[in-house]
Amino acid sequence: MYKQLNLWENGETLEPATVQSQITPQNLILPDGDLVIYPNLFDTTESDQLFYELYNNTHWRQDAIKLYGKSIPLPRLTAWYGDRGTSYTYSGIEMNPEPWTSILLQIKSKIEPLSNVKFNSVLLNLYRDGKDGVSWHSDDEPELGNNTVIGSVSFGDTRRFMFRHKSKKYASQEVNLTHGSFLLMRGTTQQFWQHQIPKTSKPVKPRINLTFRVIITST
Ligand SMILES: O=C(O)CCC(=O)C(=O)O
Ligand SMILES: [Fe+2]
Repeated sequence: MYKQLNLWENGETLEPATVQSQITPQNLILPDGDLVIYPNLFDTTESDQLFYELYNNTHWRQDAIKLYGKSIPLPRLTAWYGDRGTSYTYSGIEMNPEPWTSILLQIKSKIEPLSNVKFNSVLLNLYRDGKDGVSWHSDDEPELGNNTVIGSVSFGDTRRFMFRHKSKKYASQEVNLTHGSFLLMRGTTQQFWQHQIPKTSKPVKPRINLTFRVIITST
């Protein structure tokens, strides 16, 4: 039902040729959306190292949502880091960020020049195997404001990232998010589109995803 993306066009870059393959963006032409992907922003060696560090040193937590009075564990582990004062309510769970670590700041500094924003928080997800996933949603919580920018970095096994337009059903698409990839979602993407990482019965190894966000703070 979902076709693999084939609508990429190469973007332009001003970087030296040596690093060009890593930072050449592929823009996705989508109605009412603005998605850009850098398939290999982090090379394999760097990605292996970052995966290992994040897997072992993140304060992963098992959160649960309340549904009809029952507590249901999320099918993934999560963690929240960021500037002080950027608390965030996610699926009814209030998250208070832990302070930035050097590794998170290292990743953040690599994606910020490509994103044209300063991110002040990051939500990490650990998909332990194919039974973990995230169901259809938009990242449109009020703390993010309109036209929010979300910078999504992936390490570990490849998973399918699917997105569907809220009313233009024919426009559904999907892309594989690979080890070391960077996906930038901006403009009206969250207003008009939903996304998910489906569970899979295929054997998959763990995957870590980091969604860097700009939380609007009152101070
Ligand atoms: O794991 C991913 O690529 C997506 C995660 C996500 O959509 C979220 O945390 O809001
Ligand atoms: Fe999301």
